[in-house]
Amino acid sequence: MKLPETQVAVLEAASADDPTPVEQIAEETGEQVQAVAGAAFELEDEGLLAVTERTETEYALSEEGETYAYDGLPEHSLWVGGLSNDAVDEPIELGQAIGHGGLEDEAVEIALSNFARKGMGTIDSGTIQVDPDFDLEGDAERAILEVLRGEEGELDPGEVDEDALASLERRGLVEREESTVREVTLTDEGVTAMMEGVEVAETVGQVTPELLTSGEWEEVEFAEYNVQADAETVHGGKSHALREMSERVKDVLVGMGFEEMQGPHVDADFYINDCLFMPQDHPARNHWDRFALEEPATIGRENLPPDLVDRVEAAHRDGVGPDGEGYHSPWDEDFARALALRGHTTNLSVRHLAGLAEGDLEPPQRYFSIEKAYRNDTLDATHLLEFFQIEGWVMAEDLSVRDLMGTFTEFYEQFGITDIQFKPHYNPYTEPSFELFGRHPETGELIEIGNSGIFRPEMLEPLGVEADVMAWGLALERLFMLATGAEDIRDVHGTLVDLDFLRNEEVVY
Ligand SMILES: N[C@@H](Cc1ccccc1)C(=O)O
Repeated sequence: MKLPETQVAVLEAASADDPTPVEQIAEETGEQVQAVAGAAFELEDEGLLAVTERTETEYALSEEGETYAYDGLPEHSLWVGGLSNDAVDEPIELGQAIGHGGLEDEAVEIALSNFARKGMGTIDSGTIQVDPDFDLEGDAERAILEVLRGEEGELDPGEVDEDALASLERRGLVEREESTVREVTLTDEGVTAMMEGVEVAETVGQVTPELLTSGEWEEVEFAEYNVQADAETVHGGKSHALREMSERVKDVLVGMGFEEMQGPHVDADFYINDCLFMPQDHPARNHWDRFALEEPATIGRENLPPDLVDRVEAAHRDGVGPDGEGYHSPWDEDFARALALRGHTTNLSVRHLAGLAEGDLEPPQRYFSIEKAYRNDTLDATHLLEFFQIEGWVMAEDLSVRDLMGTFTEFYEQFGITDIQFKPHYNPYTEPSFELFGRHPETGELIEIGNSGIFRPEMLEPLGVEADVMAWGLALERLFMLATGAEDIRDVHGTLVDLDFLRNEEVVY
């Protein structure tokens, strides 16, 4: 007969005459108790083994019981203390007996009640008369405590005084513990099998079609799984940490009452710059940091709304209002029609402000976008050629710098960022303007996290907006760095990403 290894070991360790506890077999065979029990039940199914269960009761001293087992029971101490020096049958002061007996605190109470219960003498109006014939040695409670105190502290169930044991349990000196003991005995069939010879079946790691069709699977032993063994890490797909950050930002902004705006990545300079009251000779406009388009390089004249073009041109030349200044410099519509990858997402704000204004814009309004902006920067730990800008604006009557700062404080707090600083700045399209800085949690350095301000009338009037508008562009990557402690943005996106970082980065906000 072929059987799994553990079953063979159990059969060999079992006997036909004496029931053997499973624990003992485990110890002899070096198997786990669980494995031996499992094998025993399988062998029982095969009829080779009988498994019996019985409850075993064990007694042990409690902490208090242990003290009395060594120092004597309090009532015994009282009895000894109550023995008068002179005449054995004379009562003595109770206080004296307690003192002699070395009894203190709650032991006094315990001694008195048990002294009375066991009839060790009489206590009467402050005096105690011990019964000199009381047999301390013969006290069954004491005998039990002493057995349990010993090295082989096992009570022999046949010999033990049941009442005394029950009393000790009630007194909390002895604790009872019950356990189930499983024992195995070889059946006649088992004995026969052993005599005929039992072999260990080979171990199989995987079920194969052959094993199944041949029926051999019934004979073989399947290898056990070691669920604790190291396994190769499998990296499942997950959304990019920056994407998760962006989703979180969206949730926060929507929670703050903002609606999302979308718009073109490639746009006319008109929307990227001119509508923002950026002078056409502004360095950033023909600077190398702008990604111009080769084909098509411009859009047709018909693609820009003529009224808007006229109003923007007038603002550039002469400013707005009766005291308007403007730039008094030439303004060329062809220049405004040049196409480029947007260097900021403020073109979206412009388009939305202009479009909404046409539809009779009523404050308050709140809009945001989290979209890519493109700049021909020099790559370093904090700059990429493209980045995600968190653009946003609020239109309302009478906005102040306080509103702007309050909005940022509320926004960054959601990401646990409380140390933000504002630095006065200059943008052609906002007045006042502020750059925002945050402290990097790892390096402690202040890093720029955004730019903001209140749009100038020179920008808003041509768009047809009458209320105040505060606006900003924040870098998602910089927020990410502050929130996660990432030190180099190139680890996070671009061509040099650190896959390990991204795999292991749990973005917790
Ligand atoms: N466009 C600005 C951000 C900004 C938007 C709106 C108002 C003020 C500032 C930038 O890219 O830095």
